[in-house]
Amino acid sequence: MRIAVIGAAGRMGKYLIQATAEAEGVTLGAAILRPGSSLVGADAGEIAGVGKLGVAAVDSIQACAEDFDVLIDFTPPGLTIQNATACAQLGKAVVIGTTGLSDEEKNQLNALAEKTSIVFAPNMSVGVNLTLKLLAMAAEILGDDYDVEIVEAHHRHKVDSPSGTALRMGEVVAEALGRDLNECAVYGREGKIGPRTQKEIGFETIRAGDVVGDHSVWFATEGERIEIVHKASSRMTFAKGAVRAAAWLEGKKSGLFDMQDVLNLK
Ligand SMILES: NC(=O)C1=CN([C@@H]2O[C@H](COP(=O)(O)OP(=O)(O)OC[C@H]3O[C@@H](n4cnc5c(N)ncnc54)[C@H](OP(=O)(O)O)[C@@H]3O)[C@@H](O)[C@H]2O)C=CC1
Ligand SMILES: O=C(O)C1=N[C@H](C(=O)O)C[C@H](O)C1
Repeated sequence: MRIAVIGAAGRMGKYLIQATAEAEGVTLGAAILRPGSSLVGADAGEIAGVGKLGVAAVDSIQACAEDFDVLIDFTPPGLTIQNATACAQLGKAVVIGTTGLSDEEKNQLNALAEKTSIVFAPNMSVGVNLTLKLLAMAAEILGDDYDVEIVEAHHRHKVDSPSGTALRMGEVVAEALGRDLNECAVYGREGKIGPRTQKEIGFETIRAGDVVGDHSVWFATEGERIEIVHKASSRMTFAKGAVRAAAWLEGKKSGLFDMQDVLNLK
């Protein structure tokens, strides 16, 4: 599979270029930058800080349409939808790591997945995807007597809250407990909030410094507390997962998948 990375100079973009260059069975076909970027024409490997790779960065999907089979996209939500629409028209597969999509944008991806194959996941790391399984198991065993609280911490540049991973963790726990997250989620408590209700699932957000991504899920009752914790220490773990997802899409004509499909965890 020939991979194109869009948002190539971004925090994730650079790791995605490196991970693609280092992976077996895939090649870097293209690197795409914001139109007008001063880096257009520069070597993708040099943008990523890994030395020349022989791929000159371009400023649009159309400019490299002949050079790739699957696009990896970690960009803002509105742009992600535009990119996925272009890929569906061109018959290209897409791996999407972008978080913070609205329900309407998620519906748009669902519709696009009838025309092309898409992996869409808020966290591409193996560790987080295993953690999702552990959370479902914990919630099923512990049941309603344990209060569930989800705490996430990320770097100061992150623009969405709670993180996509925290929300997915909430969805997994809510489903295992027979709840609808839309009805039981409580975000960022403040003021005279009164006692906790039994079935709420709380979310707390920390934004500080250069934290790559920490998630902690509490199951707490009278007398004990379990914490299931995942800490990412390098963005390379997300990049490797995204490249694995891109390779996994080979031969898949259409459909919306997530990392649980890629890792065979369903
Ligand atoms: N699923 C997962 O495993 C993970 C998901 N994420 C998610 O990925 C997303 C990106 O995160 P991160 O890399 O930290 O963010 P960055 O802001 O570093 O990267 C976003 C990239 O998108 C580019 N971009 C923005 N607007 C445009 C535009 N109009 N045209 C072309 N390119 C554009 C930016 O270009 P420029 O550099 O010119 O501004 C930048 O390169 C977030 O939603 C984050 O939550 C992050 C890590 C892991
Ligand atoms: O923005 C980030 O950095 C990250 N975003 C993802 C999320 O919102 O869950 C995944 C990871 O934790 C890093």
